[in-house]
Amino acid sequence: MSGDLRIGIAGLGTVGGGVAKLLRDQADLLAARCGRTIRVTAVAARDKAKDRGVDLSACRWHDDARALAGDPDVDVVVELIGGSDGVARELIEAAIAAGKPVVTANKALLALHGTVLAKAAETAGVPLAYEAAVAGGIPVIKALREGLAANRVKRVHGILNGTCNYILTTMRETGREFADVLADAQKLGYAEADPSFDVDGIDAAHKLAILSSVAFGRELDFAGIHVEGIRHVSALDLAFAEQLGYRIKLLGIAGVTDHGIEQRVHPCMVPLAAPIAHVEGVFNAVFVEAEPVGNVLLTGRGAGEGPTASAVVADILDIARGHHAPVLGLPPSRLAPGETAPMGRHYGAYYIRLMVKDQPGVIADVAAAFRDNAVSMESVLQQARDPSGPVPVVITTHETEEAGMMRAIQRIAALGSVVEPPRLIRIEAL
Ligand SMILES: NC(=O)c1ccc[n+]([C@@H]2O[C@H](COP(=O)([O-])OP(=O)(O)OC[C@H]3O[C@@H](n4cnc5c(N)ncnc54)[C@H](O)[C@@H]3O)[C@@H](O)[C@H]2O)c1
Ligand SMILES: N[C@@H](CCO)C(=O)O
Ligand code: NA
Repeated sequence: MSGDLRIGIAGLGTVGGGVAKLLRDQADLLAARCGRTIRVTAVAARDKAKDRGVDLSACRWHDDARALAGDPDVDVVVELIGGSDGVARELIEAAIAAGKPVVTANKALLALHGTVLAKAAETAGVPLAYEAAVAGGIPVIKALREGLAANRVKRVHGILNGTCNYILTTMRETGREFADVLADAQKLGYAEADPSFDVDGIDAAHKLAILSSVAFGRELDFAGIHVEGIRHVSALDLAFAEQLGYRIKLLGIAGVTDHGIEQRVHPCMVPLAAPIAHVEGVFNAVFVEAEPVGNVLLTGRGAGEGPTASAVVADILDIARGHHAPVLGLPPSRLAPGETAPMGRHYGAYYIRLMVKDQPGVIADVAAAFRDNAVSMESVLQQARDPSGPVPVVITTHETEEAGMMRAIQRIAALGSVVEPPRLIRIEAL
C-alpha cells in the first residue's frame, strides 16, 4: 500500500474527536515519519452539527457506521464507537472481510471477542491494531508484542483504569465523596459511557484479559477473571491505609502459577515502598516481570482525549509503514487455550475494617475469632470517630491461610457488636 493513506473514523466522541484533531495538527510530522500523507476521508458519527474543534466538512458522512467498511475512499477503518457487540463488532468484521486494516480502542469488544476477531484478521492478512485499548497512551501492547518479545513473562500487574485511580487519589487527597469525584471523571472524559464498567472493575478486567493473552500467548479468557470494584472502598479506608503505610489501588494481576494462569482484578493495599503506589490520578501503570529482561515498569496517562489519540494514531502509523505483528503476539494456531486457573488466594495478608459498638469485650471477641481460626493479627487500630456512632476498628493480618480467614470473618460478622459487614482488602506484596 502506497500513496495517501485514507482513514475512515467511526465515532467522534472523546477519542474520535481527539484522533481527528491529532491527524490534522501533526499531519506534517506524521507524513515525515511514515513517508505518506494520512487524511480522514469518511466519518460516521451522530450529531453532525456538533462542534468537535476540527473541520470535517470535506469528509463523506455515513449515517450507518458499517458503511465505512465498503467505502472505496477508505483504506483503514478506525472504530471508536465502543460497545462489545452491535455496530462496533459488525463494522470491524465487515472491514476485515473487505481486506481493510482496522484500528480500535474497544477493550470491551476485544475482551469478549478478541480471539475470533484476531483469527479473522490473520486469515484475511490484515492488521487489527488496538494499542489504545489497554492503558491508554502507554505503548504496553507494542512493548509486550515487540520490545519484550524475546522474554518469557511470569507476571503482569498494574493500574489499568484511569477513572478508578483518579477517584481513589482525589478522595484521599481532598476527602471528597465517591459520587462527586466520579462526576468529575466523567466531565474529564475518562469514564466509560456506563461508568459502572469503570468502578466495578469490569473495564480493568477487559484490559487484563487482553494483556494476559499477549503476555502469556493464550486465547482471551475474560469470563475467567475474578473481578471486584471500588464501590466499598471508603474515605476511612483510604485514611487508615495511609496511616498503615499503604495506598489503595485497583490492580489487575495476571501470573503463571503452579495451577495455571491466574487473573484477578480487585482493590489492593499496596506498600508505599512499591513504585506503583505513587502512580496517581488518571495515570496507569503496567509492571512486567519477565526473563531475561527482569522487571519493567511502564506508566502514563491511561485515559483522556490526548493520550488515547496518541495510541490510536501510533497504530495508524504502523499500518502506513506496513508494520504487521501477529494480532495477539502469536499466530492464532500457536495460542494456548485461554482457561484461567481458579483464584489461588490460599494464602494472603489482609486489611479488615470493622464498624463496632463501643462496648466492653468487642476487641476480645474479634481476637478470639481470629485466634480460633489460626489467623495471626499484625496490627489493630481503633479510633473513636463519632461518639454516638459505631467505632471503626482496623486489623491487618500476617500471611494466612484463606479458609481460616473466611471462617473467622463469618464468626465476626455474626457478633452482635459488629454493625456492618466486615470489609476486606488484600495486602499485595508487589
Ligand atoms: N475515553 C477514553 O479515555 C478512552 C480510552 C481508551 C479507550 N477508549 C475506548 O474508546 C471508545 C470510544 O470511547 P470515547 O471515550 O470516545 O466514547 P464517547 O462516548 O465519547 O464517544 C463515542 C462516540 O460514538 C458515537 N456513536 C455511538 N454509536 C454510534 C454509531 N452507531 N454510529 C456512529 N457513531 C456512534 C457516540 O455518539 C459518541 O460520540 C470506547 O470503546 C472506549 O472504551 C476510551
Ligand atoms: N474508562 C477508561 C478509559 C480508558 O480505557 C479508564 O478510565 O481507564
Ligand atoms: Na496502550
